[in-house]
Amino acid sequence: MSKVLLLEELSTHIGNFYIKDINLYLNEGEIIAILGENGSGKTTLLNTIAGFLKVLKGRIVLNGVDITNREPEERNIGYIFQTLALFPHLTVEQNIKFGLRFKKIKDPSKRFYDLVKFFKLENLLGRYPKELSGGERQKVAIARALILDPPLILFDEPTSQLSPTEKERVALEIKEIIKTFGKSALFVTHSLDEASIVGDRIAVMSNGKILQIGEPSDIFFTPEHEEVANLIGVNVIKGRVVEVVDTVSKVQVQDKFLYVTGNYSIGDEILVFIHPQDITLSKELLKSSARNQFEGIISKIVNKNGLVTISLKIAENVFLNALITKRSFDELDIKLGERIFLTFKITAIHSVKVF
Ligand SMILES: Nc1ncnc2c1ncn2[C@@H]1O[C@H](COP(=O)(O)OP(=O)(O)OP(=O)(O)O)[C@@H](O)[C@H]1O
Repeated sequence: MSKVLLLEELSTHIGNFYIKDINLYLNEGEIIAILGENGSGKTTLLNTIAGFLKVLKGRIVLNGVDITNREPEERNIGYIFQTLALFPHLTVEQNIKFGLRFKKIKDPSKRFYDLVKFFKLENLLGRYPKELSGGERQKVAIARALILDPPLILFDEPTSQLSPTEKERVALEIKEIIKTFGKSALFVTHSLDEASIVGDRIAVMSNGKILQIGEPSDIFFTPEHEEVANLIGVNVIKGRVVEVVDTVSKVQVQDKFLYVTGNYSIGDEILVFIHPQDITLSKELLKSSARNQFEGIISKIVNKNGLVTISLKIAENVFLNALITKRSFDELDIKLGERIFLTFKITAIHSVKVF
């Protein structure tokens, strides 16, 4: 598969914030969602690829050509800004055609009318941005990028100003547009839901670094870093291997022990990841083959969408979240401050060694 974009050891800075040694490839036709908390460097990374920031080290290669030191207008990269950045004094038609002043493309009129038809903008061509709805403005911004036929489009949180129900619909629409027009894209978001909907792969960013890249299910089921687990709502606890029998390791977490599978040695420090929905709660100790059972004190209860997240303190400063349905919660009849047993299977745990 040919690679549209290649980032090699890419490093840059804005003020005293640094992007460090980013390595990433984007296949033709692929969308990578860049997921990270506020301030993790997502926009800075897009700005560097677009050419608005100088590169300190490393290379940016677009379709086999090194564009690291090219001016932004010489890169042929589409950029949909968070604010959309339409020109307020230009009509929809003038906005869409704006880039044609700087770049020659084949048959611009046909391209313009094909895009107008695709985005159903026929009746809006004479309007100004302030006379459009948010969704219409977004279509104009995407059409303005697409008219120049860039192989790569960068989206910076394009749904951030929409309502939660609109977000999902628009994210799906953007995915469809990218695939229909045969483009490749980087799509910045801080929502895991959105990243999983749009991204063929997800790159998780934290503090100027890409921590992990993988298909959405890889990120979700096999996180490799504490920050990734925190971002996707997976429990993570740190412990030390104190005993190994075949592939089962006994891990000490303060005065508690749990069992994980994996190739570990005594003394290894490991991170243990447990999905909240894999934890079973019970008032009695279960006679279960699952080897991980703890007693916990209920420290927080949060209701959301018919599901209840229950935070349980299992040791000093060690908390695990369990996720159960509201119905199960009512049946359990539990309250803040009470003690409860939590159980999870060895097979439900993912773990990695800390280096
Ligand atoms: N012009 C600037 N001068 C100095 N520091 C800046 C500038 N722009 C951004 N930063 C800093 O760089 C860091 C990364 O910002 P960036 O906008 O890339 O994050 P982000 O992941 O896109 O965040 P968000 O999700 O909030 O948009 C932040 O700490 C920010 O304060």
